[in-house]
Amino acid sequence: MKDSIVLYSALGRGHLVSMVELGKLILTHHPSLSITILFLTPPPNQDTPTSPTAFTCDATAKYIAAVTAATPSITFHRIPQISIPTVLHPHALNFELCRATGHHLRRILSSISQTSNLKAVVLDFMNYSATRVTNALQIPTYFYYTSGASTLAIFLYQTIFHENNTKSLKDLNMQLFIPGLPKIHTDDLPDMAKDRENEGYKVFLDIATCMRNSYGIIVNTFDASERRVVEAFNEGLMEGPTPPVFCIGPVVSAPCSGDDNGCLSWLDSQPSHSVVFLSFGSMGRFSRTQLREIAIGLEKSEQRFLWVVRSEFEEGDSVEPPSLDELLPEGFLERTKGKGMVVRDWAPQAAILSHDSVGGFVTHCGWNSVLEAVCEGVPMVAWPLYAEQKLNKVVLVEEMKVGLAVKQNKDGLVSSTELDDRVKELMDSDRGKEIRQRIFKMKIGATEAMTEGGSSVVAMNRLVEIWREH
Ligand SMILES: O=c1ccn([C@@H]2O[C@H](COP(=O)(O)OP(=O)(O)O[C@H]3O[C@H](CO)[C@@H](O)[C@H](O)[C@H]3O)[C@@H](O)[C@H]2O)c(=O)[nH]1
Repeated sequence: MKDSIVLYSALGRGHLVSMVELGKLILTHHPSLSITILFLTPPPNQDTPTSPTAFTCDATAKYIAAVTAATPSITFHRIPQISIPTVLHPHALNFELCRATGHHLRRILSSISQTSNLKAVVLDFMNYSATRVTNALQIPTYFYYTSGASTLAIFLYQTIFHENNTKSLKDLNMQLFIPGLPKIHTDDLPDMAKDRENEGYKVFLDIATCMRNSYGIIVNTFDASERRVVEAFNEGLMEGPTPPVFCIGPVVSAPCSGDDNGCLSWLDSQPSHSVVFLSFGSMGRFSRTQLREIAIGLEKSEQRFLWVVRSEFEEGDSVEPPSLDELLPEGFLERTKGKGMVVRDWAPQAAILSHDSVGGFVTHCGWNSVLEAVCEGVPMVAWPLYAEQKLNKVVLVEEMKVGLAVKQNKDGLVSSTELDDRVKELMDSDRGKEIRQRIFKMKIGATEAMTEGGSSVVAMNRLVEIWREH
């Protein structure tokens, strides 16, 4: 019988893509393993305007068909759809779905165990409750953490902060000290982690505990990008039970071809390294006030730009989203025609970052965006929005030193002057040049990590060796 590994993805395209990329990477180095990817199906009654269930299922089915055609050694297995009586926030929905389908998971894993040597299950951290099943079946369980090693350390330290304090961290207004990291201010923690009253706090703590008690954590990063914290993990300097950490990245999906709104041909007409690209992940949206500040700042900076605009839904909006003319200052599109390009909602980011004309990236600090920029040697302006992004900003700016931070006011607004200053500093100053040189070196480090003998390949081989011995 073949040795097999099960990867269990959370709900949502981004999570599924991450697991697929991990599966492909494992198979590249160890083609004799058999990989099964399990994924959750959204319940029928949870439609939202941005992700109707039918659309999500359809798009997922197409994606799976494409992966299966290209990589037949990856098998997909859908956890059957169930109904959830109330409409839940996407994260809560994932937790509930995973919990409520434990019996299906048990049946599927038992069946896989009958036809192969099931060596390990790798969980997306959102699927932490699956440990109840995997532990009961005594299957070695690992986690795949799709952000960096620094935020992983902070995540795990959640259990220590909880034990050492009786108050919420948000009320303590203090610096936190974690081996291998710059000082982290409590303000920079995600709300779920710093507020004991937050609904997600307990879940966050449970996830940290499950990860600590797992057989190992696979991290999408590479040693040279977060050297100090990776060493702290490897040298056992972290407080509390800490499983081995395997840094196997950077795992980024290849730029895909297809409709690009004309971005790439526009970039072809721009000088080398001259364009600032602004994009804020799969969910980043801005108010009209913020969009106007960005527009004014870009115009003042006199830099070339390519900007992915996504607006917040505001009271009084009709179902049709407002036009760019409604969202941006009067005459902006006309005045910046030669120098700038604005696209709505989505652009092929990976292809854009790899284009020679792009010289800077204003990012929300989502970890995939950070890694894509590192792999292409594009320096960043860090503008975090939510989740663990404020922490990524600290890591990017103070530890990796490959980005500049924008200052946000108390409401999170970034003024036009601030954006103008940071963009100019990045594109046209000695500090910007230093950052560019540093990220260029890091790009080389990323390539080395992923080639034979490189740190990430060594980590992957070590992991597979452990799996085979289980
Ligand atoms: O117009 C766009 C916008 C995004 N992307 C792609 O979408 C992905 C976005 O990923 P990421 O930068 O990680 O942002 P999020 O989608 O916001 O990611 C979530 O997951 C990340 C990894 O765990 C976390 O670091 C983030 O905080 C969390 O919001 C990247 O591959 C981008 O190339 C595009 O191709 N075009």
